[in-house]
Amino acid sequence: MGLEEEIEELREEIAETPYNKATEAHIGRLKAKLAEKKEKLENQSSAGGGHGYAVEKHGDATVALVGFPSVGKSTLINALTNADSEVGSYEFTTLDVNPGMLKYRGANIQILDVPGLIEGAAGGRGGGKEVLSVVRTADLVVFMLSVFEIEQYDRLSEELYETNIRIDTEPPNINIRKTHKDGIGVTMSDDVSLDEGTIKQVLREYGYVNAKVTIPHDLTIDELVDAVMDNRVYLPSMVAINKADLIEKSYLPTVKEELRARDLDPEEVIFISAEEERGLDGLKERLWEELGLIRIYMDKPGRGVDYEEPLVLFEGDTVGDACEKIGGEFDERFKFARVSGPSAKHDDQQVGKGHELADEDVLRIVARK
Ligand SMILES: Nc1nc2c(ncn2[C@@H]2O[C@H](COP(=O)(O)OP(=O)(O)OP(=O)(O)O)[C@@H](O)[C@H]2O)c(=O)[nH]1
Repeated sequence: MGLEEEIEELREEIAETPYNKATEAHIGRLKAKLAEKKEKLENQSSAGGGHGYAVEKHGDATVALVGFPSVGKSTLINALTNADSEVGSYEFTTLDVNPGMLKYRGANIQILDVPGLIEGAAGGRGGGKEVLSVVRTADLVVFMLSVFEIEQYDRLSEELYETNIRIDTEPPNINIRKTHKDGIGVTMSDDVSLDEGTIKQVLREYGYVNAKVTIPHDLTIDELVDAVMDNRVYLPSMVAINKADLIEKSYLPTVKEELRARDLDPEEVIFISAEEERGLDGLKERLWEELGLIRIYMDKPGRGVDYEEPLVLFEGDTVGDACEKIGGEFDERFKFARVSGPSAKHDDQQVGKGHELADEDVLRIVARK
């Protein structure tokens, strides 16, 4: 029996087994097996002549645009990136990725049109790795839907899930430490609903014989398998609904209904018309927010504060991260920094590398001579 048939059989068995306490450990073992076989298949199919999308990270942040063919991805990328932005030179190993650089508030935001989703990429036919390698570089996933086909969201999120991408969720916080004896020991908080037997079963399936496992919060079997596999990518997402120019106002409630049915908040999604270039300011603003970008104006010795080309970082980044991004000598010769603006207690506050920066801070780095 080939791997694909084995995967199919496991899927069927999981679907046919009713879930209850008596079957939980068995299902856990099946799911662990399935995840393992899927990974094997992916490795197999990308080993022979796989033309991985070696997407290089350019710019300050990267957005993966996922959507069905013809929802308007290319139109949007062109609309976002033509007028006031430069398109950099890219070294993609394939022409299938359609990259664009959006310039917004001094930041360079790379937008990648993710190919291959929806062509069964995740179904183990060899494209999964490539999709994953594109999305892995991203800081945010934007689902692009057509206003008449909100149900496309289901397929898209399913495909991302199948390619080991987890959307809008935190990685399970479990700790596994291999030991030399005493089998598998599980320490878990009271709210964990999985049986200890299930947890052990999943771990054994992955070859653990002796280990200490700590589980500090409740989780599902799938989340447990994710944690053990340790190759999942966790990303935030947002939804853009295109072709809004095509609907009458009276159709809007239907769209909202469709969104709510998928647990999507109609107030949170962005309606746009890529073709007519409408709603794009709102979209850019939301990209900025969802990415959590901040602008740092560098005060350069002898040249004053540069408000034109800010250093763009992520929320939570520190002076140390700023040094690292600027690179080179600053990092090594760092003495202290002076910060003015939202994160500072007072103007020119003296801070170290651990100081957390905020949007529109002015930063001067004092380096050793
Ligand atoms: N009415 C309307 N048509 C649009 C809009 N955006 C895109 N289109 C049209 O939809 C068609 C598909 O647009 P593309 O940008 O090529 O779509 P795509 O998602 O890049 O498609 P693939 O390259 O097949 O993945 C084109 O005919 C566009 O002119 C929009 O906002 N409103």
